[in-house]
Amino acid sequence: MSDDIQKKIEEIEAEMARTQKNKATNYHIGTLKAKLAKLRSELTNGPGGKSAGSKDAGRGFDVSKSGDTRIGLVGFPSVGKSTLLTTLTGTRSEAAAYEFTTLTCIPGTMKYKGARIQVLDLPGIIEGAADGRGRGRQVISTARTCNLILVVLDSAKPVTHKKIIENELFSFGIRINQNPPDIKVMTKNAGGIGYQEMVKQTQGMSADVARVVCKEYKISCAEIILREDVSVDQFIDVIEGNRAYIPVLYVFNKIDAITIEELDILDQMPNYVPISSQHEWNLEELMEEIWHRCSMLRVYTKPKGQIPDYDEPVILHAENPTIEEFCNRLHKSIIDSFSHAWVWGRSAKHQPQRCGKDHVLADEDIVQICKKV
Ligand SMILES: Nc1nc2c(ncn2[C@@H]2O[C@H](COP(=O)(O)OP(=O)(O)OP(=O)(O)O)[C@@H](O)[C@H]2O)c(=O)[nH]1
Ligand SMILES: [K+]
Ligand SMILES: [Mg+2]
Repeated sequence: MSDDIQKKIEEIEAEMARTQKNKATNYHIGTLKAKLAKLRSELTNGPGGKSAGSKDAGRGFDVSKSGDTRIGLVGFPSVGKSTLLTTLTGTRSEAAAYEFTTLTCIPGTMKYKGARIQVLDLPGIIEGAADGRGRGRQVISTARTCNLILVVLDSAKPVTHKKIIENELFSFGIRINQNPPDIKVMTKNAGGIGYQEMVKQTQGMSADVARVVCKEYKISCAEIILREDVSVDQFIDVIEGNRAYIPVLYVFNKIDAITIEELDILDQMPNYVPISSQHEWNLEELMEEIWHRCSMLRVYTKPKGQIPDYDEPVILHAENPTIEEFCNRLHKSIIDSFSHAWVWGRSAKHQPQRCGKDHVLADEDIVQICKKV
């Protein structure tokens, strides 16, 4: 079954390669891309998006979330993921020179800047993981639940390994280091396909392409609004609707095993950190980069008449760092008796500023909550 799909995918890819890209063929390419996306999701999820084949297809390891954020270690076998877990968190995960030492998901917790970061060690994956090889599906399904993925690579191995891992994540609907595209698609009961561009489209999108993609997905009535310049692939991602947009950091491990010249070449890469887990080289930079990409804020509480508690910050996520969220983190009932807050720090216009519950906080702000009397 999956061989059939794989063959169809290859046929379409070959046809796309043959088709010259210009205004006249955009429409045709749109159809091909939609067909391709549908086949890919069939390959990973089974027909109709349901899990097919093995029992755990599409399901991750059963490890409950804990701490302020979750990061996952993904990579080929024996690149040093378990060694890294042990170094970062102190939780021992078996490490050895043979491949597939780790067979399940091992969670650990790393404390940094007052935040508790859950780190997941995962089994190694190989090419073809997303369509069912080894424990690949379980690994990548678990990676989908992470706020940050560390793609761990062996510095002494070919850089092509990076691309292979990226492809596996991509096939499973993970979009790395991308924001969700600003596209609205509202399906309706009648009226055909409405299409609006708020921004000029320069990457192949047009009303015709939107219609042909919708047709492929059997959407006959919808209102489509493009609020930024997007690619046809990004549009298809929104139509498919199950994409996970996750930041990735490339961790090149075992730099003790390469030369300075080789290290210089790796150094050109964006989003990359060179380390040696074994020798504990450059771990401080790695933690700083992790912190930076997890987009977390530290907010200190200040009880009235006392100095702030700098040891136990409240950790907020950058998507919603409001005073209300801060209160909820302390205790669910606080917001009911909330009157106002005094805020010191970068978000305050003057020190302190009197703020309501919707005020947006900044990293290292200090907050004093005042209750209704
Ligand atoms: N030279 C060197 N060897 C390392 C480093 N980190 C790990 N290793 C070695 O690489 C081998 C594999 O390490 P593991 O931590 O088991 O690798 P893994 O990625 O967890 O492997 P699987 O669980 O099999 O996927 C072991 O022999 C480690 O001692 C490093 O920084 N430098
Ligand atoms: K190993
Ligand atoms: Mg391991």
